[in-house]
Amino acid sequence: MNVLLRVRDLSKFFGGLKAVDELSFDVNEGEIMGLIGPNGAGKSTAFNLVSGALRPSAGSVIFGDREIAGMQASKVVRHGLARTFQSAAVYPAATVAENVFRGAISTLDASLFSQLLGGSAYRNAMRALRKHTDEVLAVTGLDRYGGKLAGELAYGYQKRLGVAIGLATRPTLLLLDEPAAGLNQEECAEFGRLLKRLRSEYKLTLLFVEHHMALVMDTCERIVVLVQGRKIAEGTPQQIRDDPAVIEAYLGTPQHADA
Ligand SMILES: Nc1ncnc2c1ncn2[C@@H]1O[C@H](COP(=O)(O)OP(=O)(O)OP(=O)(O)O)[C@@H](O)[C@H]1O
Repeated sequence: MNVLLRVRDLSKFFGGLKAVDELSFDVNEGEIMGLIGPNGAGKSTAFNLVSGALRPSAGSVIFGDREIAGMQASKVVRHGLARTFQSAAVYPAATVAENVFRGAISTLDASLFSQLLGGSAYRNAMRALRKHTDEVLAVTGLDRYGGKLAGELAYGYQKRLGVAIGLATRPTLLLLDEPAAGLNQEECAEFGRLLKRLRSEYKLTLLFVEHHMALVMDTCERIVVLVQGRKIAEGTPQQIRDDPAVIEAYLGTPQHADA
C-alpha cells in the first residue's frame, strides 16, 4: 500500500506548552484514518500543522513526495490536500451552489485566471467549474438545496456543505475537523456512509479528527490516539478499543467514553 501522507516527529510548542510532541504516523492511499484524544490532546493543532494553517516548531509533513510543513494553506490545497473546519465554514449569505463553486474556483492559478479573463478559454473554464460544482452537489446530496442560502440550511447539511466545499477543490486527501460535531446519532451514521461513498467515488483518502466514537469506530480503518500532545496508540478500531492506555486516557474523560 502506498503512503500518501508521512508525518514525522512533528512538534508545536506554544511557549512552554508542548501541544504536539514528536508525532509520527502515516496515512495510506485510500485509507480512512481517525485522530482522536481527550480535550486538549493536540488534535486540532496537529490538524492545523498538516493542513498548513500552523507552522510547526519541528518535524516534517510529506504529502506525496513533497514537504508541506509550513507551506501556506492556499498552496497546500493546490497540491491536492483540502480541509474542512470545526465550525462549518460556509458563507451564510451566499447560496449553497455559490459556496461550492467558490471551493472549485479556489484551486485556479490566479495569474492564469486573469490571462484567460473574458476569452473563450475563460468561458470553457467557468463551464467546467460549474459542471464540477453540480457533480459535487449531487454526490453530497445537496443538489436539492443548490439555490438556498447556506445560512438557511439545517446544521447537518451545513456540515455536509463544508465537506462539499473541500471536495470541490478536487483533493486526493481530505482532512475533516470534527465533521460530526452537533449531529445526532442518525445524522452521524448517515455522515459515515457519505464519507465511505465519497472515498470510493473520488478515490479519496480521508483523515479526520472526531470526538464521536461511534463514527470513528464504524468508519475508520486505522486510528491514532493523542494524549497531551503525544501519540499513545495507533491501530485498527478493535486494537484501539482494547488498548489499556487508551481506556485509561478515556476513563479520565468519561464524557467522551461513550459519545
Ligand atoms: N494558539 C494557541 N496558543 C496557546 N496554546 C494553544 C493554542 N492552540 C492550542 N493551544 C493549547 O494546546 C493544547 C492542545 O490544543 P488543541 O486545540 O490542539 O487540542 P484538541 O485535542 O484539539 O482539543 P479539543 O478536543 O478540545 O478541540 C491545549 O492545551 C490548548 O490550550
